[in-house]
Amino acid sequence: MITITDLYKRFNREDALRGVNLTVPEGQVTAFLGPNGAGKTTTIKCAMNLIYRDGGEVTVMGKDARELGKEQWQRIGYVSENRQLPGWMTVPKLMKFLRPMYGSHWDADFEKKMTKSFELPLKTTLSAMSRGQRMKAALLSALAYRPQLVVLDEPFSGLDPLVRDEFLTGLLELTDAEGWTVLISSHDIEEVERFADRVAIINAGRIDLQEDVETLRERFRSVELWFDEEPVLPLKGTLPETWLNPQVNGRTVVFSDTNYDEASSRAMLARFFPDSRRQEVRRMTLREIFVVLARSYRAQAV
Ligand SMILES: Nc1ncnc2c1ncn2[C@@H]1O[C@H](COP(=O)(O)OP(=O)(O)OP(=O)(O)O)[C@@H](O)[C@H]1O
Repeated sequence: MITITDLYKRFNREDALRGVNLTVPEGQVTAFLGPNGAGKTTTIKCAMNLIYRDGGEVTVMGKDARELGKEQWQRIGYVSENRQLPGWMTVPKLMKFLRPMYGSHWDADFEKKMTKSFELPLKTTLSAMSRGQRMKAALLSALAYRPQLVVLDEPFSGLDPLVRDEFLTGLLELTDAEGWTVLISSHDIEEVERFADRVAIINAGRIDLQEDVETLRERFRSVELWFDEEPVLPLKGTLPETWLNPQVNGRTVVFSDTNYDEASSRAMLARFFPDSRRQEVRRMTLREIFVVLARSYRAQAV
């Protein structure tokens, strides 16, 4: 539903995006993750045609992002933390204002249901609402017309844990029922992990990986090895490149295997650490995988 090829974006002669290649497949939820300043918002803004791009191709719903028109916008729900809402309006006024723009796409029942479950005040103007309430109003205004493509840039900021949970559960039900395509950038990885089919990780303006969450979790393992005496790590560069952040902690060695395969990984452990008396290999959460990758990005940048 979104295809981005070799996307470049420069701000003040600094490259923010340096050849982004990203695919958001139809009917799937893609989590867009990356450290602060990696380029998530910039990529999304290029896809939503909110800023000019300096190079590359961006196709959204089969159209060049620069040519998105009313027909596409009626089917795209975009929410970002900084999206401006008319502060003088109340939620019912905002809904009344937006409804005609979406014609038959607008789902009044759905709008009512969401307004109720978000517990949005009906008489307060948007400018007098809390950040979380404004975020909920923004979500409401982007989802009430049941868009086919939902693009959420940090949608959870300002939402309390209960509302996040309700919002996610609602989104989950909807994506299951409607087959929506969702691109969601967030630092709340535990939340996103609950419903993401795919994950794309961006670092320093380039996509580092994009794959199914399950495939990613299948190939990452946290490895801990115990020794009778404090071990010495083999020289840098001699361990497999797929073992990230190897460290000695007292009498243990810990690292993350990014390409785990039961038989070959066990054989490599025996080869590099023949003295280890105990080995623990466990699956990692998406959050743990992200932290390990982010740490290695930081180490590479030094
Ligand atoms: N309007 C702008 N002017 C100058 N530089 C910008 C502008 N917008 C973004 N940048 C720079 O582009 C880079 C990517 O920023 P971007 O906001 O896309 O990152 P992000 O991954 O969304 O980060 P975060 O997780 O912190 O929101 C950063 O170095 C940022 O400073």
